Amino acid sequence: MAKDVIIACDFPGAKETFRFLDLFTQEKPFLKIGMELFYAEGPSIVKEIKRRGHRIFLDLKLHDIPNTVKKAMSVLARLDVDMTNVHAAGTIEMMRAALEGLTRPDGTRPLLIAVTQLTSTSEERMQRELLIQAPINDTIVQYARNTKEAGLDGVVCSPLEAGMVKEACGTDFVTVTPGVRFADGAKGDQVRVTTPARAAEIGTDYIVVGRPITEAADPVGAYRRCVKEFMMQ
Ligand SMILES: O=C(O)c1cc(=O)[nH]c(=O)n1[C@@H]1O[C@H](COP(=O)(O)O)[C@@H](O)[C@H]1O
Repeated sequence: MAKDVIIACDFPGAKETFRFLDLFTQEKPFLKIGMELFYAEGPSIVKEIKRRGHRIFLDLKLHDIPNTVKKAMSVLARLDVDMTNVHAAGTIEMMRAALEGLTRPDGTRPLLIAVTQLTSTSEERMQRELLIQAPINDTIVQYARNTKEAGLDGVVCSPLEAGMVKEACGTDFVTVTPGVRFADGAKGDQVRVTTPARAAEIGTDYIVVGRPITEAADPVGAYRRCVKEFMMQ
């Protein structure tokens, strides 16, 4: 399984994105395009970033009735990204529909992963606001099992949960993990966080890092620090 750092390109538009990407003269980082950038620029931003030679995780977190998700995924399949996602809370039936929609006529498709519990969700809020009374880790493992049963490739969770997900679903089951902060960094709206080095020790496949890189005074230096901490473990 590939192990890599994915930069979350949470920018308002193409101009800011390319100003950021132009800083990287030596590396071609794996990039995540999320809702903000995709809603601002549409499919053209995916094509342009792909043309520059980056691998792309298109993070649109689909969550709707199975038929709608299937049709939307068949449109996203044409963008030829490397990875995309849905919410596991949409149920096994919805995830199966997503997989069907994403699979091209020749049988190929991007990696498809499912968000378990957002890394900004605390156990306390989940129980009090969403009335889910189970411990949050049990819900993450259950969502991961559902994701596997639906035939997807893996899940999004915090690196803190990657070990238990692998134990439940196997080492080949991919874990893509945001909620990463340097030991001396601000958490912001994230709740379930850890450092790149600890994420590597726990055994996650990919870490997703946004603001600690994009808002750093030296973004390339911050990216290299992440790669060093995560890949050198
Ligand atoms: O699916 C995601 O990528 C995602 C899931 C999740 O549970 N938590 C989470 O933070 N993300 C995304 O990962 C990125 C994290 O960014 P930073 O908090 O700036 O490092 C954001 O683009 C989020 O949309």
